[in-house]
Amino acid sequence: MTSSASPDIHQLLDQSKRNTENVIKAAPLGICITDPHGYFEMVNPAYCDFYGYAEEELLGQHFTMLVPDANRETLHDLHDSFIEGEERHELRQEWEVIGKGGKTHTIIAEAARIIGFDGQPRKVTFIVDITQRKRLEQRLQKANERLHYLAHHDELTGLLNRRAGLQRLEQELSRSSRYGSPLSVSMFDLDNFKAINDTYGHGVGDNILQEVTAKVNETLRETDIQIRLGGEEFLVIMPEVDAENARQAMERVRSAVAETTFTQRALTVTLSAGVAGYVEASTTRLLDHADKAMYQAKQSGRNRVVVASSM
Ligand SMILES: Nc1nc2c(ncn2[C@@H]2O[C@H](COP(=O)(O)OP(=O)(O)OP(=O)(O)O)[C@@H](O)[C@H]2O)c(=O)[nH]1
Repeated sequence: MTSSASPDIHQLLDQSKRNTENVIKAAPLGICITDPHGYFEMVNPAYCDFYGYAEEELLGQHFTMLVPDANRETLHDLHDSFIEGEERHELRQEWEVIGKGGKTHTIIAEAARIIGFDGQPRKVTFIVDITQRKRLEQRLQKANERLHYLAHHDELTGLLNRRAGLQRLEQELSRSSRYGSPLSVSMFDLDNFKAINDTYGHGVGDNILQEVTAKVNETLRETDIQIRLGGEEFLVIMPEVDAENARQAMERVRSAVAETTFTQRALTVTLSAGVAGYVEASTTRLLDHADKAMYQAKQSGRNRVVVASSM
């Protein structure tokens, strides 16, 4: 090995510099350098492509031109404090940004502080586009929320379904027994609903179920909870309400429903309700009492409210 055979160190340094430049140009992630005041000093092709601007449209501009109005001040301040600070790296963060033409994207940005040719600090920012991933995440989140909703609600009426409703009753019962506060439930069922379905069809029956649900909710208190147990059978949980007041509330519900006409056909429908006040911490017993009272309401002519304790 002779020194004359190896390339000159200056040549090597020059090659290394050019290689570095080429690597930055070829990098699949967007890279930019901003001066101490936040103006673009370098943008690589991936950065330009991502935002849809030509290099000359970005150089000399303030980086906040790519930031939505709402975040502009925050990011401006972050840039300044990073430049002035001691940290050499800025942690990865997710941001909303705006490309040419106003298109918004989500990026992950990570930054490093370097010292420029003039001895002043510069910020190098590396960005990765995660717009697609973000959209997918949002879609998944929506789908999960929908699944969660469907698992707990009845689709036709939007009420809590049987399973979620009974869980809620358990919670309300244990709260009642802990604080010794009253609690009542009412089970109600629409009268002769089969005849409505048979005469007007299932679709009309469905509409009536929806409209009756709305009427009942409108008549009850905000704190009362209406549940669809199944078919045309419902349950109302009335926290902090004793049996007599629950009877009065259900009497109001009964008459409101009986006096209303439903659907465009102006149909009438009545309900029979059983009311039971909380006696002991057992969901089954409470429901059993309310069910028996409802049965009695049906037996004694329908369109009425019967209280279990009065049986
Ligand atoms: N449209 C519609 N009908 C339903 C739904 N769920 C249950 N039903 C109907 O509700 C009717 C209930 O009938 P029954 O149990 O015989 O009671 P009923 O005719 O209301 O008579 P009583 O309860 O004794 O007053 C049946 O025709 C069911 O098909 C539903 O989601 N939509």
